Amino acid sequence: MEATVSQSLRLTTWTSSDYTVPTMRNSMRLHTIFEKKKRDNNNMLQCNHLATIKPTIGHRTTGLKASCTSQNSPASLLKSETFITEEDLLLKEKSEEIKPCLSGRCIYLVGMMGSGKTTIGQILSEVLDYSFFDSDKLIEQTAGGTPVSDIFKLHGEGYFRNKETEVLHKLSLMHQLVISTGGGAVIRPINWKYMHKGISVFIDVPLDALAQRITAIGTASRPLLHHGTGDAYTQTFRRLSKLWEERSEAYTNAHVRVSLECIAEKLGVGDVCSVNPTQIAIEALVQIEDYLKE
Ligand SMILES: Nc1ncnc2c1ncn2[C@@H]1O[C@H](COP(=O)(O)OP(=O)(O)OP(=O)(O)O)[C@@H](O)[C@H]1O
Ligand SMILES: O=C(O)C1=C[C@@H](O)[C@@H](O)[C@H](O)C1
Repeated sequence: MEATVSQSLRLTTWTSSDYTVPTMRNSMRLHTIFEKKKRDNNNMLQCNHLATIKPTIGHRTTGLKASCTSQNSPASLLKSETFITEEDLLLKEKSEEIKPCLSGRCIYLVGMMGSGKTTIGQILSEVLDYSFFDSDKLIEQTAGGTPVSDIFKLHGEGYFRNKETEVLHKLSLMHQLVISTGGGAVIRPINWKYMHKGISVFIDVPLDALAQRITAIGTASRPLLHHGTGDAYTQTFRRLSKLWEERSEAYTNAHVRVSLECIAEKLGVGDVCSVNPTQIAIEALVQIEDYLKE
């Protein structure tokens, strides 16, 4: 059966509305697309010319719409339709450039609660072909599936911090991992000894953006933010501010800082909420590359 590939270019600019449009929800991730291409020999999706596109942060985003159909199949059997944006390509390109320089070293993402460590970590692990771990989830596993908030309630924060250190120790003996650490992992110097076996990346998000995100999700799984009555945003903002006062210096131990304010400035968007996870992952790779060159 002969296969037909139709491709069309879609142009967008980076605006605040773009966060909801192109890469995260409506597209398969690039890795998945390439894996699918490898598997499906009939659908010879030729993207060679894409190698010539050199996207840069701050420029217009070009997306490639790729539809793979079979000539003998009705339109309803359209096999796939997806958008590969310039950001996806840049992300892939950067990850391929950096991977050999990492020599298998792990990447530790640190940052306040809700800063996007899990979201960015999953993207980075995918493009680097690393495994992804969330240290909070590992602690829950070692506690027989008890949620972090219950571990705090049952055993107290000190017990949780000991488990966190144990988990980070174990992870530090491994390679090719992206690790999303707990927001408070930075407060113990011993944890830095373990995290510095790899490359540590601080995702720096302004507190008001964090408070907005966390208020939207709720604080049920975040014991240090549990609060009673009153306006949830204000309460969350206050608690985050207090934690930030205690921890801001500890975050500067990270090898690399990825600031959403700086990315927003580079992109020429006024608001950090317009910066999407792919753009943050690209910036993380750029900063890691700079660090490795030092
Ligand atoms: N760039 C972004 N813009 C808007 N929302 C985002 C962005 N990145 C992540 N989010 C959202 O913010 C919330 C928190 O993200 P995520 O779970 O990745 O953070 P985290 O740092 O791992 O949090 P925690 O340490 O509390 O587990 C999620 O709802 C996620 O979808
Ligand atoms: O910021 C913190 O101290 C925490 C963040 C979460 O990831 C969990 O590790 C736990 O809720 C504590």
